[in-house]
Amino acid sequence: MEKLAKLNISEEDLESEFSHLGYQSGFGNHFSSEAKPGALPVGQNNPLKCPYGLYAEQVSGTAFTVPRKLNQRSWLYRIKPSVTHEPFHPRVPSHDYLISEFNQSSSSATPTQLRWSPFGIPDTKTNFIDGLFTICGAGSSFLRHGFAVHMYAANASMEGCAFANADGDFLIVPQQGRLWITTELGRLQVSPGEIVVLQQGFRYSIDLPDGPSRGYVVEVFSGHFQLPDLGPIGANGLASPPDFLTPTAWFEDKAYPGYTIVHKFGGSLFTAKQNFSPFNVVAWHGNYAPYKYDLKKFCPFNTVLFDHGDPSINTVLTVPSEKPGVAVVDFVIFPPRWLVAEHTFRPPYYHRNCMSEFMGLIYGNYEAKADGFQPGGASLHSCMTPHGPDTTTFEKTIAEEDDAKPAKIRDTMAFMFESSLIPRITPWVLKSPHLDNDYYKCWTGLKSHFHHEHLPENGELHS
Ligand SMILES: O=C(O)Cc1cc(O)ccc1O
Ligand SMILES: [Fe+2]
Repeated sequence: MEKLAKLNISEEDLESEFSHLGYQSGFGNHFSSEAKPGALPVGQNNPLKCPYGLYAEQVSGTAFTVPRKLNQRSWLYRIKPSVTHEPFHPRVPSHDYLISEFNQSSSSATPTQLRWSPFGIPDTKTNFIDGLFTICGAGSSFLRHGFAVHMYAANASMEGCAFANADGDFLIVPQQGRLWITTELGRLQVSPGEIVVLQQGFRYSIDLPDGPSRGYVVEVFSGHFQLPDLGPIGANGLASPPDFLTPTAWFEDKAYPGYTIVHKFGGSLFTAKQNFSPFNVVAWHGNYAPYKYDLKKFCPFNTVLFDHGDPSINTVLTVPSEKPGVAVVDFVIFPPRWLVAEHTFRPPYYHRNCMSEFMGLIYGNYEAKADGFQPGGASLHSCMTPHGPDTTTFEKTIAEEDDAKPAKIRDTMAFMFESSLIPRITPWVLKSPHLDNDYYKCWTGLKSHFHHEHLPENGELHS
């Protein structure tokens, strides 16, 4: 509120502004946006003098020379360039719960099935940056390969500071509380049920209008998110490009003594002071820009006759590796949908996967876990670690009729960050009181249903 008073903005005005923001629609488009007419130079990026006396600045999200179809960069026209700041210094206090290099000294590996109950939201004033903590990950931001899974639990807006991440892109999945995000390229409101991608390098400040807030973050060091290929599905389905929303230019021309840029670099935080708001971009154009997406807009495809399909059918976004079809990270959801398969055990099958699966739950219940997996909680099933439906889910499912009627999974949104890299886990989440030490017991009750006579079971009745 102190901050709002300083800005001369009432809470109602801000609520109304963030709820009625205009966006540009599309995925990977070449966008352009002007907060003042004619602020974009015509016919060139870098004129001797830019319109309105602005500075031109390019933000490159890919190497200059990557193939054109992968090239991502934007041109920003701003009141002062982002270099106008004092030197970077290691941040005091340092942040001890963030990791961007996963090795034997920072983290450990275990094949054990892991599950956490929802992490508590602190009582003391904690903003998005301070509320972030790493859960697991693989690789190294220095080597530009790998990923990290973080969560945040916070209750306060970032005041007088902006965050920038040199290590990778953040895909944020809010679970509780909206995010009001002011970025250099404009503003976004992101509510639970939506996701936002804030790419490497951009500066942004996050306000928490609802107070106590929690969510999940996957950070990718290796590249940027893409829409998955649709293969035999055809040209339409899953996440549709027009549903991705990118902000329009918004700026404030404001002296701001002591404004702090908090820069994450190699997993450590550095700060640099400047005397003006970094949100001074009057116009921009390019295809490197933050975006949000409402998961309810996802158009799921699914089994219409028999057997449970692999979860890859629900991939929203993917960061491919160099191996064809193998992702550094897939972002997969388990949205509401009809289950109609006949002669089929409809929940997820029991399995072991060469990919590693981190899961979270935004709201509702997850179809494979009748008990224990709560909104705001998390689970990790690493490479080849067996897992699947808990005992309650299994028993309930096989008690159903063979030709179970169509049933709808409603009011739920679970998701998975799935990686071909094997995550190492941070010491604080292994020691956390939220770690469910009894997780394995959800399966130990599975009993043998084996019988020695050959009865015509429904697996043989399929027609
Ligand atoms: O383990 C999980 O719950 C995720 C998952 C869901 C599914 O429907 C099939 C495979 C899978 O790994
Ligand atoms: Fe799984």
